[in-house]
Amino acid sequence: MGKVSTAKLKQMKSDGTPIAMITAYDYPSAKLAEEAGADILLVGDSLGNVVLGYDSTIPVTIEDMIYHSRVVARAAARSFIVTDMPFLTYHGSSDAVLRQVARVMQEGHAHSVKMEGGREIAGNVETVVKAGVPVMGHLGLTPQSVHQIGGFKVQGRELAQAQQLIEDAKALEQAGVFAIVLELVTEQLARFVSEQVSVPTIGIGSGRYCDGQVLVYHDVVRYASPYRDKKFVKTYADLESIVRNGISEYVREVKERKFPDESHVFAMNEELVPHLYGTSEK
Ligand SMILES: Nc1nc(=O)c2c([nH]1)NC[C@@H]1CN(c3ccc(C(=O)N[C@@H](CCC(=O)O)C(=O)O)cc3)CN21
Ligand SMILES: CC(C)C(=O)C(=O)O
Ligand SMILES: [Mg+2]
Repeated sequence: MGKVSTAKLKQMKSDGTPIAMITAYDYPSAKLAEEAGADILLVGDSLGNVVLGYDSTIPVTIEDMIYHSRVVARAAARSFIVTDMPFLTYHGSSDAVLRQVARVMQEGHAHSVKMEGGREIAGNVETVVKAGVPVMGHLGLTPQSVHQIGGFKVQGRELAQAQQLIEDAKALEQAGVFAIVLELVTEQLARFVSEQVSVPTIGIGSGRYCDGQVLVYHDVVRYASPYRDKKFVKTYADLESIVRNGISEYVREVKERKFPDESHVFAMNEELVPHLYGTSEK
């Protein structure tokens, strides 16, 4: 399989080939996701929730994103890496935004960046795209605005809100995004937007008719995930019970002196052992 590019993703939309995206935050998760055939690895700021233990994505810093992005990039040979721009790093002047994007690309080794929002950030999106950096948009539930939205709620149930989202999607398309994440949007609206824009839509909790899907790694494999039982998540493996059982067994065997056994140990020549005791007695 060849390397994934923005051109290939656009081709996948026109061919009707679904795009599979999953988050990755470290080397083993990125390696396994790529080997499993994921097209896009998202270094999401959801890492704040799932690997850093915060209760939102707001405390996540650009340093956090660079650190995790760089680790994921080391594992990726084929997949396309999208790294989230964290809270309030893409709303200032063009110069300020370009400086932050440059860090994520140069120090974080990302292939592209993702930004939450519509019309209000379209100017900055255009600046970044014109500078040669692919930008992925993100509409619907935008977790960095959780305190303005008032919770992790489904978006686009009422007509007015739906129409706003359609305009935002068009504004992002105009600004040059290569794809748009639709998070927690009603299925009918996500379908309409997917038909109305030329760039691929990647849904999370947004139904069956998006051009691709994204889920959080820890939700997919049930590994200490805070949103594991939400309606939009499907769990494909239960790593938590595997890890818990494995570690309990290890702890028990240590306490019972069953581990290590003779198969795990290294020996010196038995003839030398008395000398060992001899020297310690002197
Ligand atoms: N592990 C993880 N998975 C995610 O999908 C995820 C994160 N973290 N962190 C950032 C955001 C937060 N996300 C969320 C969080 C909660 C709901 C949620 O509780 N939704 C309600 C909607 C109820 C309604 O409005 O009708 C639900 O009950 O599903 C949805 C998306 C998605 N993102
Ligand atoms: C849930 C996806 C779209 C995301 O933005 C993240 O993982 O941070
Ligand atoms: Mg995010």
